[in-house]
Amino acid sequence: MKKILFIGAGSMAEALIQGWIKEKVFTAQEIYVTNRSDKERLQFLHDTYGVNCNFDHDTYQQADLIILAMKPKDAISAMHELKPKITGQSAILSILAGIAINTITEHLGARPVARVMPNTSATIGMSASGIAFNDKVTTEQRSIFLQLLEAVGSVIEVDEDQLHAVTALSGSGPAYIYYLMEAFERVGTKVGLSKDTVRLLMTQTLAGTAEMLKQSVDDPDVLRRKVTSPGGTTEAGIKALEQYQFNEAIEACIKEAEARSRSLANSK
Ligand SMILES: NC(=O)C1=CN([C@@H]2O[C@H](COP(=O)(O)OP(=O)(O)OC[C@H]3O[C@@H](n4cnc5c(N)ncnc54)[C@H](OP(=O)(O)O)[C@@H]3O)[C@@H](O)[C@H]2O)C=CC1
Ligand SMILES: O=C(O)[C@@H]1CCC=N1
Repeated sequence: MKKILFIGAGSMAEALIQGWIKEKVFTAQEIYVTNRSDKERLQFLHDTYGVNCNFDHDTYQQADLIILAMKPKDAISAMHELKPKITGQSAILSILAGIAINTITEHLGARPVARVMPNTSATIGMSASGIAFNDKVTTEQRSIFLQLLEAVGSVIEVDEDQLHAVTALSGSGPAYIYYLMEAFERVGTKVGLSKDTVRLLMTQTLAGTAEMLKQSVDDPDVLRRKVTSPGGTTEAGIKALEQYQFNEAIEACIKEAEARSRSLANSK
């Protein structure tokens, strides 16, 4: 039996726990979860998924895989607390935004580390994750790490530095889409539809559009032109987006998020 230890019990830990249990990657009995102080949260995770939230120090030493899942600002103190508890050669999977692999090995010693940027859609097996490894990761461990992320969606290996861009795009990406949906719902009701109707229409539109992009050989601009009849409704809508500087807004959004990822290592 494996021992998978989560340090941090927040939204992203829950998304992975849910995804891995659902996909039968690990059983609940193989998963151990701890946090800083929120006992109710641990009780909730135990009651909901059956994972272990009460365990002794041996678990730290026996863990096959330790997952760093606290906020970046808490990472240094969490690793400081963790270091004396782990003596074995446990591998590390870090989902911390912005924190370099070198920072992790500085604090936890030289050991295999996979730095991953998943997203919350791991909950339903639909994460888009980026991953980078240090040179302590063996070929066998590398394929195990990839399998873990494939079990909860798709995964692509990138240079470690590119993880900042991955974070800005697909790590934060679900929030941008939820924000867009909030706007569709708000405006949809202003033009006469119920919120439920807007939700139904636009979730299917998002899913259909994503599937078209996956299946088609055409670039998005070609597909967009097929929707845009001259003098029609789409043209009118896109003109308004351009007028309100849609492209500039998206560029600022991704660049700001990428820059924030780079500065998170120093965040308080
Ligand atoms: N949310 C997302 O969409 C994504 C998040 N990430 C990354 O995942 C990480 C976690 O994010 P998220 O789940 O949203 O964060 P949350 O704030 O939801 O959870 C953070 C968890 O860390 C725990 N924690 C804090 N300090 C310590 C400590 N010293 N020892 C043990 N546990 C500690 C907290 O415990 P307590 O509540 O008791 O303080 C809490 O359980 C972040 O680094 C983030 O960058 C990556 C991809 C997507
Ligand atoms: O907002 C954050 O910092 C984290 C990283 C990607 C998604 N959530």
